[in-house]
Amino acid sequence: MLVLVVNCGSSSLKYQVREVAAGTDGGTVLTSGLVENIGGPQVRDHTEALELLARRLDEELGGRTVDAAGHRVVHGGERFSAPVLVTHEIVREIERLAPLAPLHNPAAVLGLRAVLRTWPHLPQVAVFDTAFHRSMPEHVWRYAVPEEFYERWGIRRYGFHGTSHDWVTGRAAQFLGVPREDFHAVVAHLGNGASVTAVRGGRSYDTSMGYTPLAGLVMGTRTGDLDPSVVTSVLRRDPSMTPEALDGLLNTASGLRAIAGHHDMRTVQEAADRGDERAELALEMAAHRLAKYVGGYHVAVGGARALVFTAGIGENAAAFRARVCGRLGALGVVLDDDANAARSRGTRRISAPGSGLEVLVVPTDEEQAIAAATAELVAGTAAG
Ligand SMILES: Nc1ncnc2c1ncn2[C@@H]1O[C@H](COP(=O)(O)OP(=O)(O)O)[C@@H](O)[C@H]1O
Ligand SMILES: CC(=O)OP(=O)(O)O
Ligand SMILES: [Mg+2]
Repeated sequence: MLVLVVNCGSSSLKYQVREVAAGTDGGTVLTSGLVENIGGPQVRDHTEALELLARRLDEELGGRTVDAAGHRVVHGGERFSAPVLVTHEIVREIERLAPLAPLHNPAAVLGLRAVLRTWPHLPQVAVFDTAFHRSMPEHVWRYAVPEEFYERWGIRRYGFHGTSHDWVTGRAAQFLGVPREDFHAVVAHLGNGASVTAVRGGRSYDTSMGYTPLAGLVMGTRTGDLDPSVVTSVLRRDPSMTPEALDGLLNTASGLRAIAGHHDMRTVQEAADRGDERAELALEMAAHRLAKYVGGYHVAVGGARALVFTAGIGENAAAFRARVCGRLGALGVVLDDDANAARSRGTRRISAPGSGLEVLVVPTDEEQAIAAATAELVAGTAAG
């Protein structure tokens, strides 16, 4: 089966076409690509990115057509705890959840609708970032707020990047030769959006994002954790400020961008290397926040075997990994500086022998995980 995987991130659209047999783990890649810097001068929005993608596929597949499409959908709310076949009703439901993931669900909806328009009979599957975190216990997913917040509005912690955290957990356990159900770890997915997950017995026990992907770590353009009084205080002080405008500021004008003036880790690191004090401050803030989470989650899982870095920053930004690990001396973490700096790809260990936690880099592959889930659901539906 040929599966087109569409991953609409906040600033990028990754796609792959994979040849997958049902029951296998995602098959092999026939073609893949990336549309970067969406929102920039070249590609204005996700609709334009998808038009570009359709043209590329015509050329790259040489006349072959895809059998199914699998989409990354960030917020599945309380309703979706596993992949689903997409209908117009499902798209509307994902759209209804858009306020909870304003950078993501609207992009996914554009992707789903564009595919429905281009290939109306193609089975489509939505795979949710929130699904992996459904294993969090209630004392972890609850907020200590009046009960009606949850009962009326579904306000609780959901967690995101689940497809990636799940995939990376499996790979890391395999790499270390630990049965997944015995594997305790802290997994840091550091991309434009970033989150860290406490993995206990191979499952998500806690994670840094919450009701929306705004919580937790200092990200490219998002605040991460914030005293909620900041929000009420700004709304009170500035009568022209609307909830929507403030939401926009916290999601797109904060994080590294607010402190360093740039949201992209490469640019921020280069500026810090040139002695830019704001860039240095931004990196210190991001590293401090992450190190605090690692310490907390090490305790939460009853002692982690490994700290795992993944996604754009986690896989590539050696200097940032070193900055974080340098703060973990209390956990006995010791990096192997050469292994950390090596420009290798693939799953690798970057801690020194005897380090308190083994530190790994595991490339994420959300596309492969989505392709596997899509093929399984579509084949199962055809058979049943
Ligand atoms: N070689 C590199 N060194 C440092 N940071 C990098 C490198 N390559 C990519 N990144 C960073 O990874 C981030 C994007 O990660 P990615 O996982 O692709 O994000 P998303 O999927 O959220 O769009 C950016 O901050 C980018 O600067
Ligand atoms: C949930 C989330 O933050 O996703 P991304 O990293 O793609 O922005
Ligand atoms: Mg991503």
